[in-house]
Amino acid sequence: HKTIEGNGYLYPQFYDRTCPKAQEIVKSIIAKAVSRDSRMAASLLRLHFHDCFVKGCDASILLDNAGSIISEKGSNPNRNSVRGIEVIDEIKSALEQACPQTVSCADVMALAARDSTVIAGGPSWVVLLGRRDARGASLSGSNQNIPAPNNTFQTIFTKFKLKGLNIVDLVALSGSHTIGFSRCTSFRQRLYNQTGNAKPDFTLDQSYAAQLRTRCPRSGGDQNLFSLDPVSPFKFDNSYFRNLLASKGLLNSDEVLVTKNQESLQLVTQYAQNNQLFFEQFAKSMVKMGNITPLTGSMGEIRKNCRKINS
Ligand code: HEM
Ligand SMILES: [Ca+2]
Ligand SMILES: [Ca+2]
Repeated sequence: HKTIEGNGYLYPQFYDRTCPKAQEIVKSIIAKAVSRDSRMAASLLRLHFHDCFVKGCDASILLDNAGSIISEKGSNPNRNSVRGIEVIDEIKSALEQACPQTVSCADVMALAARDSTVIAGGPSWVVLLGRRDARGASLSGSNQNIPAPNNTFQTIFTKFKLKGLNIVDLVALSGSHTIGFSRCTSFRQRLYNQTGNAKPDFTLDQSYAAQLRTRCPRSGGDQNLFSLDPVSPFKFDNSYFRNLLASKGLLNSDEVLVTKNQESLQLVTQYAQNNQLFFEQFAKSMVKMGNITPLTGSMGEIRKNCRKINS
């Protein structure tokens, strides 16, 4: 049974014979996409995370509404927020030209996350391959399993543990917020009414908070964008961790890493001091995240179009 269903293992050489140019194709389209839109690296990194936390890294996030499928794109974490799907489409169509029905959409996202990190100046790692694509999506899983920015430290940590990830992974992977942007709506509560008593979050640097309020008012401006790391929003570095120690983490979920748990505070401090240590751990944790319950062997399928299941 196991051999028919696949042994569950991914390996780097999976496409070496069947699509030797696969990695080259992905990399060149990512380079083009990021040169058009420098935020794209961040958006593609996040896409892989939002896929892997829902039913595993199986490209469930890419499916559009159709028949009995209710797209994950409409979930709270994804709606008006998830980006980069057109780039995955562009890569997939180039791959279909080169090697029809060979490279899964789930693997494309894993490669895109790595290449995006590298292009932004972050670490590289060897991407394990051989994931297959789901024949369904889970809107409820997307709403429940992906941590929300106003979740408590415990809730966020529990959501990571449910995916087999530990506190080291949580802190290192949160370092992704060294690039990319957040909408006002994702952190407004901190600026005006943190605990329901009409007071701001006093663990947020008050001059930074005042600056944020100018473009993130009490009401309106929901979609206004703010860099998660204002020091170097397009550079993948450890500046995110230094911001946290200066009480300048943008999201509540960033801030709790330094205020609610000793072990995570210690990790933040280490990564703030040692970029190399952060890079090495980030790479390891990305491989671990990419290994969340993949479909392998004859499970699932290789989609022709990442937005829909094969008919
Ligand atoms: C620890 C729990 C996490 C929470 C609560 C969280 C939450 C968020 C939120 C609220 C945003 C802004 C979305 C918006 O307003 O449109 C965001 C952006 C982002 N997140 Fe996270 N995140 C977490 C972990 C991660 C992880 C593990 C990764 C990647 C491995 C990641 C990568 C990103 C990136 C790169 C962006 C910027 C995306 C862009 O500019 O398009 N996040 N995150
Ligand atoms: Ca998924
Ligand atoms: Ca940065």
